[in-house]
Amino acid sequence: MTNLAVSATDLSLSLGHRQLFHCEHLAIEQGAFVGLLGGNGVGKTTFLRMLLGLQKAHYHHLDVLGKPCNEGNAAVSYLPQLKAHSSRLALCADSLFQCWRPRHVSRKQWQQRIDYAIDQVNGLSLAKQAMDTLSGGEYQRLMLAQALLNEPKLLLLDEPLVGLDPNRQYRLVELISHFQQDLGVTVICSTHELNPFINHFTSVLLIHEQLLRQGKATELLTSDTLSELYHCHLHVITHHGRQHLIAHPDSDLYV
Ligand SMILES: Nc1ncnc2c1ncn2[C@@H]1O[C@H](COP(=O)(O)OP(=O)(O)OP(=O)(O)O)[C@@H](O)[C@H]1O
Repeated sequence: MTNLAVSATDLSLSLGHRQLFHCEHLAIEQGAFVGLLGGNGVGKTTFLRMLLGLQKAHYHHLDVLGKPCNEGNAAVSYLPQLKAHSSRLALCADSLFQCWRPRHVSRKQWQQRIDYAIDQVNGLSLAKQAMDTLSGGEYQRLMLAQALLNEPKLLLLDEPLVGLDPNRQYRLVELISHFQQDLGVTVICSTHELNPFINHFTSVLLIHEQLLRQGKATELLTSDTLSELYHCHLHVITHHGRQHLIAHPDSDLYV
């Protein structure tokens, strides 16, 4: 039995004639909280879609939760990037989630899962409100509940903090951290909002100059590595025992 949530060798991801990145060797341990980082357009969303079996890639092998990736896997959940059109849903979450009941799960069991997932995101008061009337942050919490319905072992999150105020950003990260630490869910999270996550990631995937690189958070979340990744001066500082990222965008050293 493998203890890897994702493993790959000689992996290349392209769109049309454009190569997004190559990676010799990838091994994400089960239970990890992985930050997926890189500038705009480097291929983070495409990488997550590949793990869902929605995007073709070239590889020697690519397994997700011990199964070939192209077969798909019901134990993988996905929270897509919030885009303006995502919220045009007149249904409330409670009704919407009931539409997604798998055939092998009874109505009663499914309702229990819905109640549990909504409770986990503290969304009880929102679940009967039409989705298209929710604020961005409320909508995002319920979409996170949706991602929990199938009791995932691997949770793929694409910029989950977009549109959230600072307080809700930190609260959502605590919630995701709870799924990872207490429920043992492996989390891979693409984000440009580093501060709320920087003390939680256990490992990091960096996409830079068409290479996908993996390392421990302590090794890669450094001032030098992040400055090179985003082409601007960034400083990782420690304050009251916690790390913080500070930007100096007016510097002319990285252009
Ligand atoms: N269906 C498609 N056809 C052609 N090009 C695409 C397609 N989908 C995405 N791309 C391009 O592939 C590149 C990678 O896109 P992707 O959405 O994976 O980037 P990203 O790293 O998630 O970016 P961001 O941080 O801006 O969300 C982008 O340049 C994008 O324009």
